[in-house]
Amino acid sequence: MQESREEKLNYIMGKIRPFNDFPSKGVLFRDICPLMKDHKALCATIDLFEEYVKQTYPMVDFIVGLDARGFLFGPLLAQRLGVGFVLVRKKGKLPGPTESVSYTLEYGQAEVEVQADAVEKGQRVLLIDDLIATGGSLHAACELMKKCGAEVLGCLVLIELKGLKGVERQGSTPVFSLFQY
Ligand SMILES: O=P(O)(O)OC[C@H]1O[C@H](OP(=O)(O)OP(=O)(O)O)[C@H](O)[C@@H]1O
Ligand SMILES: Nc1ncnc2[nH]cnc12
Ligand SMILES: [Mg+2]
Repeated sequence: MQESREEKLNYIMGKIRPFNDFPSKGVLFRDICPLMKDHKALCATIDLFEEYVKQTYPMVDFIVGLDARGFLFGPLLAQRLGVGFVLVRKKGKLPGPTESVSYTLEYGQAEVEVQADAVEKGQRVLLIDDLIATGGSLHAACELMKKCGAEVLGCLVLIELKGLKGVERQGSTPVFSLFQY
């Protein structure tokens, strides 16, 4: 029997495990490893993203995933949608000409990179990651895609940490999340 959206959400939620004080004191880490390990939860997760994207963005050209945990969901979703997958990587991992954007972390700087020929001007992309916290990573990746000439339709995440206001940081770019904590 086909499960409802609510049933899928409840099942997936049971596979997200909280860890206190990881990776540093005061952080409540949302661990998705049990979800990845469970075939039913993984399928349900991709089902829910697929359903949303087919209804909302049938014109999407590429799914763009963020290194590293965005790579867990992005290619599975892209395959379901019948589109390609583009990798946004942490600095220094991609060969050939690249474009990059640097951004500020709580302590220090970080940089994300994409291959310069990854997208063509005007191509429509959706970004995907496991989680949005402060929104710094997704914001930098969106800026990177715009720098390459892509049209950013929106962002997809499994988890939104509402208290950190990461969605507000994305300005007018819509962010779709399956769970909000
Ligand atoms: O909204 P933000 O404050 O930018 O935080 C969210 C990001 O932090 C984590 O990535 P991280 O780079 O820590 O680890 P990963 O390499 O395992 O994805 C998470 O996977 C998101 O990408
Ligand atoms: N609380 C959290 N849990 C899992 N991944 C994260 N990335 C940033 N904050 C996180
Ligand atoms: Mg990440």
